[in-house]
Amino acid sequence: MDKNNERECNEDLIRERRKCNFNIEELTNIVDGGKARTARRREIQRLLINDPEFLDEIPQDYMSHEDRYSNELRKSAHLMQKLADQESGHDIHQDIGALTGILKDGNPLMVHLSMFIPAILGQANSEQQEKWLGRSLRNEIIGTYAQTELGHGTFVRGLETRATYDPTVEEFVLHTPTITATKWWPGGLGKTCNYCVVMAQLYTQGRCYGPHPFIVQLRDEETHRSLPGITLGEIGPRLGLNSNDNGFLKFENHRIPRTNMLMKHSQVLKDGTYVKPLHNKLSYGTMMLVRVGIVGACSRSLQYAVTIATRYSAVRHQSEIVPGQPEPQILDYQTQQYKVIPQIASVFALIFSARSLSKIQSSVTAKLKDGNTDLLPELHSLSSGLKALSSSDASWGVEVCRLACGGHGYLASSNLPRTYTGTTCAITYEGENTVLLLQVARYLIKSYRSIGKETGASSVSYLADQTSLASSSSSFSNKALVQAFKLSALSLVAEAEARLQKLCDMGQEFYHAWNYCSVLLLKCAEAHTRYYICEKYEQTVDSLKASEGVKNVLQSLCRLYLIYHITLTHGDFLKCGALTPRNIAVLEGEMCDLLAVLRPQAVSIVDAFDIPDELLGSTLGCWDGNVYQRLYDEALKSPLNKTDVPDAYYKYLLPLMKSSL
Ligand SMILES: CCCCCCCCCC/C=C\CCCCCCCC(=O)SCCNC(=O)CCNC(=O)[C@H](O)C(C)(C)COP(=O)(O)OP(=O)(O)OC[C@H]1O[C@@H](n2cnc3c(N)ncnc32)[C@H](O)[C@@H]1OP(=O)(O)O
Ligand SMILES: Cc1cc2nc3c(=O)[nH]c(=O)nc-3n(C[C@H](O)[C@H](O)[C@H](O)COP(=O)(O)OP(=O)(O)OC[C@H]3O[C@@H](n4cnc5c(N)ncnc54)[C@H](O)[C@@H]3O)c2cc1C
Repeated sequence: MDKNNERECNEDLIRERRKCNFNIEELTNIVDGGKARTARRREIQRLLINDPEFLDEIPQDYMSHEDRYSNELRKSAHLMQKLADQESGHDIHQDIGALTGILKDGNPLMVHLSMFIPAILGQANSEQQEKWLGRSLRNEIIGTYAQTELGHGTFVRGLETRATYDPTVEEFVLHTPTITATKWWPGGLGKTCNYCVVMAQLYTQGRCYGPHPFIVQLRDEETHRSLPGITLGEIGPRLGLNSNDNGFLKFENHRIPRTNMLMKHSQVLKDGTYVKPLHNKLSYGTMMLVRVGIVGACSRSLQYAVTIATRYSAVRHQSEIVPGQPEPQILDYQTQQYKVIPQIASVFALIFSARSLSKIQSSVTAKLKDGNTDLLPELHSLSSGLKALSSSDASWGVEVCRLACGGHGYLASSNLPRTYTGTTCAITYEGENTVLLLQVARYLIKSYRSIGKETGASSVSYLADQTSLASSSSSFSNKALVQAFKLSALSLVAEAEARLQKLCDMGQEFYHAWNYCSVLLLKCAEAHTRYYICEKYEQTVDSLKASEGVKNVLQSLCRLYLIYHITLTHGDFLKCGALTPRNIAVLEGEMCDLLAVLRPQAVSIVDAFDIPDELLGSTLGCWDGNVYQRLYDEALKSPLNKTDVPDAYYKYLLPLMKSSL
């Protein structure tokens, strides 16, 4: 699509784009993280879009389960080949975002890229990396991360798969003792992978040392047949991501060499002696790494959904505002703006928090290299909280965008249903959100109770600022609103801690008291993480070196985000005195003003996300706004339209209709 050719474009969209009062390319660079990144992303996307191998012969929704898998595997393999052919030697993980949309319903190689390789990097010692890293990066071996079992996903300590060390032959014996110990869910495990990292309970010298990672060959490298002692398969259709061949796996006393235990952090020596790690949760490192990546992935899903909903809302006309006047664009309804524009604001909140989290992760990783694990709990808490809020915000945001598109949003060809199923899975995988938020709460209560002790953990340092509990501000600057978030989080933590203490004082065991307070604890964790997101949003926009136009747009989006979230949880702000009922009413009024200010810029802001039509894959969201023709053309692709009268008519309907004669 030639974006300079207005003749092919819907007139509403032309008018919307003429209202733009900021530099779109500059905003695109901010979204990508710099000019060079924009250029790189575009180069990759061009490479993919111009390659006919990525086209589907028929829409995936009309394919069988096997054909879907086979078709996506074909494209995934081609994608890996293509990226490997690139001479720049770039880090593929830096560019993972550029690939969004090229594969339509899950990528059978995704867990190889996002977990198997990172597990080798993070858990294997140098000799082991020498053996497996190069081969996995060159895709000579394809792996997955097999942790979850039928009986346990959340409670990693409850895993039942055993790895028992046999010092006589220096081997581990992997065994699945019960049906509930069957590995269940790993992406690509069913049919694609020939290797995997298995999390199993380590037994040596008669003692259990808890879950540890082991690398295991699953299939013969020549025939791809599963090895003796290993039972493998696919778990069946899911809500979405149906090309991912999520699998099951059982071991029958399957032996692997001692050196297949990933030994960067803990070891089992030849005689069976266990050498413990610097920190006993280092074996959970792969999960933490991926949680960080998920925050960025969620922002991308939301960019897709909000691009579709905004463009469609500009093209679609319905009903009337002024009686008797022409039907307005639905984007002119304030309620429609309230659906769509806060989701645009949310995209930037997620982008900026993802970047901040990534920086923290790099510095914690650097410290870990020097044997310093002090900030691991801080990273665990932040990555858990942000993974949880980003996945639930993005999933809800995508669903709101679908609802904003009315009936057409329910059509597969809008690409909103698939965007939703591809996002909501992140609420569950890589640590179910409630469970992760309770981990954040645990950290908050612990930090609150150790006020005064210097831990170096900056995300919770505000908990020591008890004076702010007494002072509510009457100013409404963005900074003041962020302070209100801080006050609300602090006050919820103080309340939860007091409630826990009271129950314990009354004789309850701490863990019962914890369960009894867990709804409140969940709120604490959400409020704390929301405060973190708001603070990063405000600071990033405030310190941004940008043109006035771009800065104004981002300031308005940031303010909208702050006010929107205050109004969603206003009870918490009132309860702690951070804001008065009058303040809330004023802010609600201002939110509507902001919607009106941002409305004329909405199409241009989503244009700045710069998602090519071929990747957006939506009849409703295309750049030219030619929605109705596209909907009609897509409908014609239904196999039911191949004949006027389907066979099923003769088989079932005709007998029914004639049976009463
Ligand atoms: C160069 C390569 C870069 C590549 C990057 C790629 C990124 C790309 C992103 C792409 C995006 C999307 C693709 C994603 C595809 C993913 C598919 C899905 C894969 C999976 O789902 S894998 C399975 C995931 N499973 C889980 O997450 C299980 C969740 N459960 C847990 O994590 C744990 O069981 C727990 C809930 C944390 C509890 O653990 P445990 O019972 O052992 O601990 P306690 O509650 O008793 O707490 C004890 C103590 O330990 C602290 N702690 C717990 N975890 C950690 C940790 N990870 N780090 C540090 N500390 C931890 C806890 O806070 C307690 O501390 P305290 O005693 O209070 O001081
Ligand atoms: C699409 C998809 C892909 C996946 N890919 C992989 C993969 O590649 N590798 C892999 O190993 N796994 C994978 N998984 C599994 C995933 O990691 C688990 O499903 C997830 O960790 C949740 O665990 P669970 O299913 O046991 O849920 P459960 O823990 O049984 O959760 C059920 C309910 O119980 C609640 N609950 C559980 N424990 C607590 C608690 N302590 N406190 C309060 N409430 C609690 C939860 O909040 C939830 O409401 C995948 C899952 C999905 C959906």
